[in-house]
Amino acid sequence: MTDILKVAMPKGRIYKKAAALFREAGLDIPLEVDETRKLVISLPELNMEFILAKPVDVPTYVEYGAADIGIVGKDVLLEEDRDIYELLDLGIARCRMSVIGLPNWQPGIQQRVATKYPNVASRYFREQGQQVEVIKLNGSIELAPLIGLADRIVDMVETGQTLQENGLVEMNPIFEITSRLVANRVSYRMKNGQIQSLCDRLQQVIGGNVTN
Ligand SMILES: Nc1ncnc2c1ncn2[C@@H]1O[C@H](COP(=O)(O)OP(=O)(O)OP(=O)(O)O)[C@@H](O)[C@H]1O
Ligand SMILES: O=P(O)(O)OC[C@H]1O[C@H](OP(=O)(O)OP(=O)(O)O)[C@H](O)[C@@H]1O
Repeated sequence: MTDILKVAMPKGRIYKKAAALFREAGLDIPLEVDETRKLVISLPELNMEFILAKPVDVPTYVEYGAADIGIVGKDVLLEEDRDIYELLDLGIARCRMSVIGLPNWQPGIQQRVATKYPNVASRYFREQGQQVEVIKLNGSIELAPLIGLADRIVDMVETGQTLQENGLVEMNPIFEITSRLVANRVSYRMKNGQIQSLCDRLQQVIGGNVTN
């Protein structure tokens, strides 16, 4: 009898895409969880337990071993810098992290950048040799340049609709984002058979499934 494999799943926009992938790989997990307040889904027939976490917290659960593996956006991994293994690019929830501003933006003496990703933004501007003050926000980032909190923002662009509706322009794409399968370092050794077999099944599905 093998141990239960605990999987941290991000609630919200990634969940459904990740669940669809698991189902294609033959693991019959629920496709929708929006209706439920239940945070742990046990699937004894698969020897698995799914934990529904806030996306940004997934690496924390995995690093501490509360979950053996998890699914999380590359944006969160780059921001959080946790001591975990990145096993697989799942190719889902594709978007990009970009520098965004008003169309008439000119570099001023004091430059401010608002973002949900202060570590990523600070690193990027340091590498560019630009001195900026980074301001952390938790959502509606596009508001910042519109109302004069910041000159520019670093945020996610997917369809471009948010930028368009707020009269903003994408100035510099920084990197492409997709969701990744990550693992706790100890679990990866202790539950290697289970994790590897899941990776193989997912790999077979994403082999022929490149878009989100
Ligand atoms: N348009 C998008 N905007 C932001 N993130 C996106 C987008 N498309 C895909 N993603 C990916 O989805 C992940 C989760 O998105 P987000 O942080 O907005 O959480 P959420 O699904 O809205 O849930 P919550 O608001 O509870 O944190 C991001 O970390 C990113 O990898
Ligand atoms: O290019 P688009 O398709 O318009 O997607 C990009 C938008 O989606 C995200 O916001 P989210 O919906 O997570 O809301 P938030 O403002 O709470 O971060 C992101 O922060 C952008 O604002």
